[in-house]
Amino acid sequence: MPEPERDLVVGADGFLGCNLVPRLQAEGREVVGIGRAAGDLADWATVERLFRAAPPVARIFHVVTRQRTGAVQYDIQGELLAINARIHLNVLEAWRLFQPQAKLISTGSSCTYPESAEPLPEARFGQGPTHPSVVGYGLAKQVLATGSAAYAHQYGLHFLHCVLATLYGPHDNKAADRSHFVGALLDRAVREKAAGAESFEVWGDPRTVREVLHVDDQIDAILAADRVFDNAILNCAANTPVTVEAVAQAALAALDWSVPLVSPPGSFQGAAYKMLDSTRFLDGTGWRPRIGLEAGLRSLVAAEYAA
Ligand SMILES: C[C@H]1O[C@H](OP(=O)(O)OP(=O)(O)OC[C@H]2O[C@@H](n3cnc4c(=O)[nH]c(N)nc43)[C@H](O)[C@@H]2O)[C@@H](O)[C@@H](O)C1=O
Repeated sequence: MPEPERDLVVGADGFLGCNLVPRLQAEGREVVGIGRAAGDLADWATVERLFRAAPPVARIFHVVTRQRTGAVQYDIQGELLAINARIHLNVLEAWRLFQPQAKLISTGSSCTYPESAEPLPEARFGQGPTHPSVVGYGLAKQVLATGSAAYAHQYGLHFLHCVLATLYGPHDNKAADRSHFVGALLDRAVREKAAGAESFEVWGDPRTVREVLHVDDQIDAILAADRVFDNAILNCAANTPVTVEAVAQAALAALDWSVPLVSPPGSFQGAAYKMLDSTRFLDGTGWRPRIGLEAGLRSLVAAEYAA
């Protein structure tokens, strides 16, 4: 049977999905989208109904996640585990029952790895305790990643679990507790600049290290990984660490706003160092990011904050 030129995107109206759907369509793919209006994906009857109704697809992009950023994360780890694990298990079961020909491409997070002062290769996946701010969220992502491998092994399916950088770009949620930290920080800077602030607060330790990618680069990376890798849990970032201070400076530069950075004591602090070792992916695909941080933030400001 010829492979359908059609993909299913679960989470089509989320941050990643909003950017992924037009990208797939631009490549000539037909896209079937499941978004928030389709119902509660933590409910099996809903997921069963949606997958039963979908036509056969070549790939399922599962990009749904329930997440918070900032201090609230510490308080709701049970909730984040319960909701996310149910969603992921439902998608796995619906995949094998209704779309077994499809490759399940899901997205993961560096939060799934143990805390480490070194970049984390895939061999460290699930090998130790996660940071306290992401215990439940990270465990649910492990259910998805290791669960995909278990389903693929038992039922002869194909999957790829892509572990991503921290993303920024258009359509990110702007609420301070729901955006990724780059979008949250930029949004705060926009409002504080408009209010005439004379300094800008960077929460936590400014030397905190992350890897950040523009969502368009990250989508390119996922699609490049799909062309080369099968049945793998794969780090899909760029081996480019950046400090939170440097992100804040790039945000101020993108706003043409020159004020000193200050670090309020006691503000939210996540893991001190979070870096993936994406060497396997980079060597295997030759992929490299195209969008520099300041340029990416400038284009985001133009897209979402132009007067
Ligand atoms: C993709 C990934 O995204 C998230 O993980 P993360 O990116 O590592 O982000 P974080 O919440 O650990 O924040 C990074 C650092 O940034 C500092 N920081 C400065 N200024 C602001 C600020 O304005 N807002 C926030 N939220 N943080 C700030 C803050 O002190 C912290 O140390 C999770 O949702 C995680 O579960 C996940 O999957």
